[in-house]
Amino acid sequence: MGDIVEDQASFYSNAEDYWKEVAPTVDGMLGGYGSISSIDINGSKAFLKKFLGEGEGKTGTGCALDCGAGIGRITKRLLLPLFRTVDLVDVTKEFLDKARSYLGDDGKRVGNYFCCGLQEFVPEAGRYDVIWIQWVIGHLTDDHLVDFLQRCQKALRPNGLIIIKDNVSYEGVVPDEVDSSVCRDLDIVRRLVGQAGLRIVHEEQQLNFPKEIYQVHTLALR
Ligand SMILES: C[S@@+](CC[C@H](N)C(=O)[O-])C[C@H]1O[C@@H](n2cnc3c(N)ncnc32)[C@H](O)[C@@H]1O
Repeated sequence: MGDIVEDQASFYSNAEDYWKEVAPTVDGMLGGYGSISSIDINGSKAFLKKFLGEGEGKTGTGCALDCGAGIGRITKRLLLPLFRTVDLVDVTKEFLDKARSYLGDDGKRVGNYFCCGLQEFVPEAGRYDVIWIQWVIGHLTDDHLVDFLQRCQKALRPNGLIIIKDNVSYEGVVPDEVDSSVCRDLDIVRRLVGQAGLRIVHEEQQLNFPKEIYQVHTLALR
């Protein structure tokens, strides 16, 4: 990531410019792979349900945060059905504007729409049962990712969980010049999570995605 850190300002501004031009649709959120959204959501639901509930050590269902939420694809089909309140944060204002209509009636249970880059965002301490971070960590530098994860940890309620679901490369850091992001391998992601002082409590690979795309892994952290 050396070169990127040297030109951090354009790493972020190029990404912002890229996303501003993307259609505020499910297909836009998924780079043309809108058709995999249901498989993704169903996999996430099964993953998350392992942790939610009433008993000792279970994660509560009061409030979730959707990070890099876009138009709220995940909020609509995964988080609002499971949590009483959901907050969204994204750097692209146009997507959050779209979310207000896209989420429909259940959108009334959205607490906050935060228009902010995750590199600057400070989630409220002790507010969230689950912080969901999907397909966005590649837009943060290593240092910013570690710092953000540390702020997320402070923002958890007791038994809360941070979930990272993202593409992983076969080896090393693969830059994407088009959307100004990087794809890291799983060992690098695990190392950054460790640097943030977080423990991986569960990890799975998302199955049944098209063969030509990156492998997608889900990590539960606390
Ligand atoms: C691939 S889309 C994924 C959207 C959503 N997580 C989903 O899975 O449907 C990436 C999202 O990250 C947002 N994004 C890009 N850079 C960001 C940053 N630095 N901080 C917050 N959001 C960012 C984009 O605006 C876009 O909505």
